[in-house]
Amino acid sequence: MSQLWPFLVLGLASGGAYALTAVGIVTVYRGTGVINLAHGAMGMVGTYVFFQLFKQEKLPASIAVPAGIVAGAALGAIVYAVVMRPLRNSIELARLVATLGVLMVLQGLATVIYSERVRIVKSFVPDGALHLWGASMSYGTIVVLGVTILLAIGLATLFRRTRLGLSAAAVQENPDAASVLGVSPHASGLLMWTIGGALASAAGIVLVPTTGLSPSGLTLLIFPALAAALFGKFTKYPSTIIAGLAIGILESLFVAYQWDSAFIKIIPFGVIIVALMVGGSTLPGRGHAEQRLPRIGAGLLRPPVILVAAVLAVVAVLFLPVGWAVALTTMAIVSLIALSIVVATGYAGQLSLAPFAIAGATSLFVAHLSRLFHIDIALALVLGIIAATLLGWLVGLPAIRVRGVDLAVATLGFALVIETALLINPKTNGGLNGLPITDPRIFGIPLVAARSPRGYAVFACVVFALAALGIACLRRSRAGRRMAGVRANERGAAALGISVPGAKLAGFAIAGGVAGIAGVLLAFRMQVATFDNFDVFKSINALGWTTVGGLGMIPGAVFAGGAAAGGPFSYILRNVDEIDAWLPVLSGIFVVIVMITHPDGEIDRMKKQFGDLFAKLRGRGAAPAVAAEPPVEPDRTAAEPVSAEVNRASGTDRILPGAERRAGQVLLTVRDVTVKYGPVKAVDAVTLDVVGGAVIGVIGPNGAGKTSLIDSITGFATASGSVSLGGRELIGLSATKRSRAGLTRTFQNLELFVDLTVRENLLAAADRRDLLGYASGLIRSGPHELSGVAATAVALLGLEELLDRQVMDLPQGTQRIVAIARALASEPEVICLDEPTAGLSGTERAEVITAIRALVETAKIGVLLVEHNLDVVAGLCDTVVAIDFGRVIAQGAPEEVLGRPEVRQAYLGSHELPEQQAIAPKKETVS
Ligand SMILES: Nc1ncnc2c1ncn2[C@@H]1O[C@H](COP(=O)(O)OP(=O)(O)OP(=O)(O)O)[C@@H](O)[C@H]1O
Repeated sequence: MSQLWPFLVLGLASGGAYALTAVGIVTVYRGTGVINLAHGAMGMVGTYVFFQLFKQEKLPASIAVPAGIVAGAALGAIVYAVVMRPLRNSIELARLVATLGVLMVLQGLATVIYSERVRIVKSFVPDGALHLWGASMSYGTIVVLGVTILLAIGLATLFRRTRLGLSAAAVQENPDAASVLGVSPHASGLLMWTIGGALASAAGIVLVPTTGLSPSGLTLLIFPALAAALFGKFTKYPSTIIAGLAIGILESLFVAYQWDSAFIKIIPFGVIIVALMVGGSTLPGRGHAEQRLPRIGAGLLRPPVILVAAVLAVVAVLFLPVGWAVALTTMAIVSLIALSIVVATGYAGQLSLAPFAIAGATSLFVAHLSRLFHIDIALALVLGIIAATLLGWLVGLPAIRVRGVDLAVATLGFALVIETALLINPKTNGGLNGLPITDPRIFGIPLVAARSPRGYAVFACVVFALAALGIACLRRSRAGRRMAGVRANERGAAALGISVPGAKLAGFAIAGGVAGIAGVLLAFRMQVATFDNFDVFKSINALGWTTVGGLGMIPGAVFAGGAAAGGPFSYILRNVDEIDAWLPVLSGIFVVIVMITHPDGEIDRMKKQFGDLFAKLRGRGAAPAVAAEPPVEPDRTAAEPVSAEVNRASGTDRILPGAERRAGQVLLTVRDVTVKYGPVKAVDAVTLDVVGGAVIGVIGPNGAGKTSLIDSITGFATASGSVSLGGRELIGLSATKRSRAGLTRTFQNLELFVDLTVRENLLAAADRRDLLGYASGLIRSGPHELSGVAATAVALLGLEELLDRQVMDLPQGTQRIVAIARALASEPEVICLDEPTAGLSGTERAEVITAIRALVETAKIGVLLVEHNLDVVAGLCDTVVAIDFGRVIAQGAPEEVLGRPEVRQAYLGSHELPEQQAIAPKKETVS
């Protein structure tokens, strides 16, 4: 132990730095909900100010240190005012990418002014150390630790005790709270970013004596700091500081034991990923706000656009100077990486910061295969794709229980591990010599980029085109719908029988495979493969540029490839004076502007502009932007009477098979079901039966436990007791499995796939759930026709005219009807409807009642209906169960139950129950 002690003390020094940086990251996140990738860069600016005054101007530390901190604070305020304030209500990812833009600008400017040279900065703290049991702790370390702990205490107090801090945290969780609290969200936002900037500078100033000062050095601090912040769930200072210190100490111990440096990265991130997964859940809870992502494309192929792109590529590769062929090769390869981001994040909604790491690992893998077995490029592609798909799947495993930025940081951990353990490890990467690629050939034909750049460019472009076609096909297939459904709403997807973890992992695996193709192309590009070009910042940059292009669209990936260093854009600008120095700054400014003005990306903006232009040329005036279109209440009253629609739908009993089997049978039995949320018993030993061809209504005041009952029956809440469908016990099964067994539901807050069309929502509900679909989707899209049941639901509910409208563009009432149609399209035996008519107009309500009645009578499905509106209950239900405080207080025919005094008492606190009107809930509790 005595030998370890000095290393522990040494670890406290770097751990203190991580902790201090993490405290700044947590403050900005807690106050404004943004993970600031530019935190280290902001600190770097304040540190250069300190450096300039302290070292160059020889001013005393008492002036230089506060000046550096004030500069950082001022920068934080400027970044908030110029960049973050306009983005306050924007997509979370747009705000993250905007901080990347800020990082590019700051780092670029610092490089222009100071160059990449690392400066040695003497500590302003007097030399000397405190001697503790044989180890010495420098005064510098003591200052770092002291400052970190004091700041954390101060900030925790700010958030817990002051009005501004409390309101900042509240507004971050719920922006609408601002108006209620009467606080300006901008004042708290400005304060948090100012504090963040000051903290970043303070961290930089105390750190540079050990790390040295350079434009990019401090930026790298963000990785261990993010791990620490993640451990503290981006809110808790004590656990963040402990994690930061622990990471520093662990690193130091690894040095003490001379363990492989790769494990330095593996252990902290590994522990944090495991902790996150244990604490996470496979489905988000009720009331979870789905993160918004940029617009998702439909994967449609436009032959004229493809033709023009192909002609341009052929001309550039074959007839322009050879530099174009090299630039296009780079573009094709980076576009493949960006395409993998389109799949994982754009389509499946999972933030991944590991695509370059996966490409690098694949590159290394096939380079070794080439060295050992002289394999052909075609075989390398096959084996590389298989390996990368598996690696992508592995990287995606945390996504099963971790979401959003937490997931992004977890994948970043994987990327760092891959980088350290494989890519920059001389034991695996061939050392300084790299790995020789012996005699690269494709189908026997030599293909060496150095000797035949045009040939390699054609090959790379063709490979990209094939991959892009495959991914477009995937988007239009049932697998694509599944992924897009999960991206839009995990709970909604699970209720339709979609495996949420399955769709996420498939997204990661396919994305991994696509990144792997890029890795193979990179390995075979040179006659010697090297692996020092796959660092995490490359992945962060690729995510940024793909978002700028259009995260959910394949042309967005092409855009990212075009903008890559060494791609066509930088090739065009190659002769502009000092462009290399200024390009990162200009790019950063561009990234910020795009995120502020059009977070859905440049491709989406161009599409709209061209759409307007073509419309004008055709003399029809500008086409209205879809997002700007106000929701229009469709004229559904003009539809034929529902009974006529039922007839036209050629008999629901024929289309939804099994009506005879179901008629009059108990389909679902619920026995002694109990749900507890901590000490609260939301459902207390409820017992009921759902019979085929009948509707059972569940009524009760707000907070009585109705939704919790549906949650427990359908697998969205953990319950004890028994729920069995057709004799099969469902307790213990996931919501997805219960849905596949024939039990589905609607939700009070709908949980629709709002950025998909009505048709896609219905198709997603009716699609086959085969695993093979993820592979076959790459070559065969469709089906695009609605199933018989879905068509029946559409006809019954009068949605024919709205099939190709995006759900988010429809009014709330119509969305509620779409939710019912979608649930029916999944062909359930039993359906639980949670307040299906809330917010509907009188006509719509009547229509929904008739449609449900028609379905129950003809298809003989069982319906469990939760409703506040007594007209609906009376009009639909054969039996009614009244519950209060989770317990059944009455059960029987509607008129009998509604007449019971205890039911009236539960609702109104009196025995008066107004006839023929909705029962106003008695309690204040909000579900
Ligand atoms: N996730 C949760 N954690 C803790 N308590 C919860 C949770 N969800 C619901 N509750 C509590 O359980 C009780 C039943 O809530 P539930 O939403 O099921 O009632 P409800 O009858 O559906 O109400 P409403 O008519 O308003 O929808 C309430 O006291 C509610 O506050």
